[in-house]
Amino acid sequence: MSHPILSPFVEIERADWARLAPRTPNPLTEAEVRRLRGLGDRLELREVAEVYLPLSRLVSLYQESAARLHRETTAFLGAKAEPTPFVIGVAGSVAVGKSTTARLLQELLRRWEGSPKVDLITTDGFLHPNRVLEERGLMGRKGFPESYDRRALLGFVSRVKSGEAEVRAPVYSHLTYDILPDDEIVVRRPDILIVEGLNVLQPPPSSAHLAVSDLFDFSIYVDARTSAIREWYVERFFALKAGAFQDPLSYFHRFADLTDSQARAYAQEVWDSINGPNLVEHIVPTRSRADLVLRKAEDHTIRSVLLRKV
Ligand SMILES: Nc1ncnc2c1ncn2[C@@H]1O[C@H](COP(=O)(O)OP(=O)(O)O)[C@@H](O)[C@H]1O
Ligand SMILES: CC(C)(COP(=O)(O)O)[C@@H](O)C(=O)NCCC(=O)O
Repeated sequence: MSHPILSPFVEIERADWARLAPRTPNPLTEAEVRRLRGLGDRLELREVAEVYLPLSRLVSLYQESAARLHRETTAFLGAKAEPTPFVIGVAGSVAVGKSTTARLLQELLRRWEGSPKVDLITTDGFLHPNRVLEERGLMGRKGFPESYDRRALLGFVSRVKSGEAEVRAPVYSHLTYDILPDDEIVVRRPDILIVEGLNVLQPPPSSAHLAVSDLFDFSIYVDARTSAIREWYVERFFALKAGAFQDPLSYFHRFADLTDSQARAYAQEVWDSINGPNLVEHIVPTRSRADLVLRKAEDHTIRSVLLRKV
């Protein structure tokens, strides 16, 4: 007799999750929510109150518990407790809305007791520069695990986690479609570090190696049906065509004047040859490694929350 594989998660429907909303007033204004909302996302104040406030409360519970365990363990060992940053991973497909989730979480966590310092980095800064991707024949594989300098990303997060005073990360530009050679982000001993990117939940290449996910204290996977994400990607391409691509400095400026049907065909082609295969082959298989999954409906709202059984 075959046994069904047990899910590692309990699924909490949206209405039940919303009931967990702490009785604190929504700390964000309409204007702040608009600023945090990514292109194509339809984030509303109600979504913040019903989904993200309980989420940020849950994350801060995990953080308090990790800090307590750290303090008690170091006291047990007779060592001096140096607080270490709590590291949160946010994973999911291109165009699923990871950056909105990560920015919102950053703002909400900053507003919890003690006003923790919350920094956010995106893993696109650790993509190899186009020059290297071209040399390796990887320009059509941007976002696949091999397109990143995974060792540098792991080194960065390890150094932040070990409490280094200043740790620097490279910066990627969607405008130039490349790493900015003269730019960097400096992270200075945050209480919480959010690491957002497609591949942050990848397992290590072998059991002898570490992956960045080994350093996460909590991880979130933003999920939706692949067909819905493909449509969101195409819609966003249209919004970018009317906006960012109009800038003559944009790498995509040449697409600014495509007709609607040419633009749709081009966006679908990029999805079907790069982002779709990456989602199916590399990103979806990491979903079960997350501590929490936010499952979105076709209209971008969160339909349910899956929480790892503790
Ligand atoms: N070609 C582009 N030009 C300008 N901005 C872009 C471009 N592609 C994506 N972006 C922006 O980059 C951010 C990250 O996008 P993405 O990696 O697809 O993650 P997600 O949609 O899950 O946040 C989004 O805010 C998106 O609007
Ligand atoms: C820059 C990205 C790889 C995302 O990187 P992330 O920050 O998630 O590591 C992605 O948004 C991207 O540009 N993919 C290339 C294919 C495309 O243009 O959609």
